Amino acid sequence: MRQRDEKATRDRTITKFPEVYNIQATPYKEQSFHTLVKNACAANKTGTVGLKISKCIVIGDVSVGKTCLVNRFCHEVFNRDYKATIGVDFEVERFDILNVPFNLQIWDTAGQERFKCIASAYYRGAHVIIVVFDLSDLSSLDRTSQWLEDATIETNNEDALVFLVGTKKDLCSQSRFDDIENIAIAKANELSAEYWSVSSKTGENVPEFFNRLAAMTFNNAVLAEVDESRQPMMSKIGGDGKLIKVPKPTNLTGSIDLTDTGFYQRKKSTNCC
Ligand SMILES: Nc1nc2c(ncn2[C@@H]2O[C@H](COP(=O)(O)OP(=O)(O)OP(=O)(O)O)[C@@H](O)[C@H]2O)c(=O)[nH]1
Ligand SMILES: [Mg+2]
Repeated sequence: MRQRDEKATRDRTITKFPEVYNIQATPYKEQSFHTLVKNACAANKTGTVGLKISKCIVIGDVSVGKTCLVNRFCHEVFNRDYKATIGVDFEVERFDILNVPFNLQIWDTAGQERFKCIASAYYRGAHVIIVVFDLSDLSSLDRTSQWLEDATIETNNEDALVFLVGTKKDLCSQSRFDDIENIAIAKANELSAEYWSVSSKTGENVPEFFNRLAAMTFNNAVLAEVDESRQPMMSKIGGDGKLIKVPKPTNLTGSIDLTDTGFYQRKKSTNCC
C-alpha cells in the first residue's frame, strides 16, 4: 500500500510542461509554463493557488467511457462491465506542479438524457471541459458539438480549456483508427478543442492527457493570481457614485477554497431518481 502511495505521488509530480498529443489538433500552442508562472513558483509566490481546487467536467454520450477514463487515471483500474453513472460523481486529485500543490476536482457526469439536467447543474465555473466520444462509434463524435454547446452555456467561464477525447482506442484497427482520427481532429478544430485519443483498458495516453490538462490549468490559475491584466474584473459603484472596475471575487469564478471545513473529502456521489 505504501508503495502505491509513493508511486501515485511521483506520477502526479510535474516539473516540465507536458507535450501536446498533436500540435495540429490544439488551439493551445504554449510549449512551456509562462515565465511569470515559473518565476512565481520559484519565488514561492503563487498566491492562493495551493489552497483552491480547479474544476474539470467530463461530459459526453451514454457509455462512451467517461467513468472508465476517470477511474483509470484516479485508481489505475478498468472495469469491463457497464454501470451507468447516476447524476454525477467526483474525484479530487492532488498534483505537485513546479513544487506547488495543485488540486483538480474531476466531475464525472451521466450521459443519460434523463440525468442531464442534474449533471449540468454542476458545470458552473468549470475551468476545464472534457468532451468524450467513443472512437468505435462515430455517432458519439457527431453529438460532441451539442454537448459542448450546452456545457459552454452552463459553465459560464469563457476561459475554460476544452478537450475532445476519443476513448476505446484498443477497439480500433490501425487503418480504422487513422480514418477516425482525421475526422476527430477536424471536429476538434471546429470546436476549438485540443484532441486526444486514449484507451482506459490499456491505459494508453491516459496519464499523459491528465498531466497536460493539469499543467495547463495550473498555468492559467497562477497567471490569474500573478498577472493583474488577466484577472477577471467586475463593475462596482465607487465612493463617488461612479462605476469602477474591481477584481472579481474568486468564489464567483468557480474556484473552491479548500479551507472551507469539511470540503476536502476524497469522493462524494450525488444521485437522483
Ligand atoms: N475496450 C474498451 N472498453 C471501454 C473503454 N472505456 C470504456 N469501456 C467500456 O465501455 C462501457 C461504458 O463505459 P463507462 O465508462 O461506464 O461509460 P460512461 O460514459 O461513463 O457511461 P454513462 O455513465 O452512462 O454516461 C463499459 O462496458 C466499459 O468497460 C476502453 O478504453 N476500451
Ligand atoms: Mg459513467
